[in-house]
Amino acid sequence: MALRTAGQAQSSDSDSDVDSLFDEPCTSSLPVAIRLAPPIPGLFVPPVLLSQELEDQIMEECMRLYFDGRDVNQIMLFGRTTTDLREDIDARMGKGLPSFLIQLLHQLSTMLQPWIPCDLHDHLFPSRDAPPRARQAILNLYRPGEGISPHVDLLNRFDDGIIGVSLSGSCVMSFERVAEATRDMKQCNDLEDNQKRWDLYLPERSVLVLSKDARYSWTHAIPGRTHDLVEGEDGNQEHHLIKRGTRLSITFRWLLQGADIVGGTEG
Ligand SMILES: O=C(O)CCC(=O)C(=O)O
Ligand SMILES: [Fe+2]
Repeated sequence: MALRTAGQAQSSDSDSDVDSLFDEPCTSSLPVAIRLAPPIPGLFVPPVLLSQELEDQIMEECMRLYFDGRDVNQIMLFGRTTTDLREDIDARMGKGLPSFLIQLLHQLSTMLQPWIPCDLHDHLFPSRDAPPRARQAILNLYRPGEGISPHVDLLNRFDDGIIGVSLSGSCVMSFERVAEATRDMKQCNDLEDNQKRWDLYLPERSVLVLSKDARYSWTHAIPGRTHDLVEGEDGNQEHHLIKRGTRLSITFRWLLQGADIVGGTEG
């Protein structure tokens, strides 16, 4: 996969997942990631997590079906929503996707409901009378040190409204305003809104949604490294150095009309 990059090797002499900043000397080059969603319009990161039980089940199935013993780090799966009234509720999530992803979509629908606007929720989880759509699920497996270069998901292939799920491990996702959007924002005097880069910590079992500006006017990336520096919880000033484990991300996107032909390079 073109975008995946290996980070600089960084040795660790600690076994714990969360280490005090003061035990680890090499942190000066790391940005301090925030824990709450930054004020990027259309970015939603609800302060709730997927269930441990579902995570365990998905990890077990994904490793067994796709990754164990294979030199593979990416799998693309496709489903199609259907309006056929004889079909059960699962078909509205994306018929053709494996059942553990359908289950995940059901849990996402419930979990996201209170945290995203209604029209976005209706777009991500269409009602029975909505026209059928093709949905892609992309599974990316990152080992410690690996990341993904800054990019905007392909404009001519994917629609607005992207869901990203982090399983088994955490990471930091960096958002940078794309150049044209930065020019447009020159008028804006609000210092916080004018910020061009945000580093956001994505814990295991967290979910994010990219829409509008967050999908089109900001790049997202995962810097390839073995540790992330993260602000303390509850406004605590002490930063934590968090060691990355193996992370599986699952990204759901709608294919644009006519783009539901498999092939080519992903973006
Ligand atoms: O792994 C992630 O969370 C991000 C994946 C991504 O940005 C992509 O596949 O386009
Ligand atoms: Fe992406």
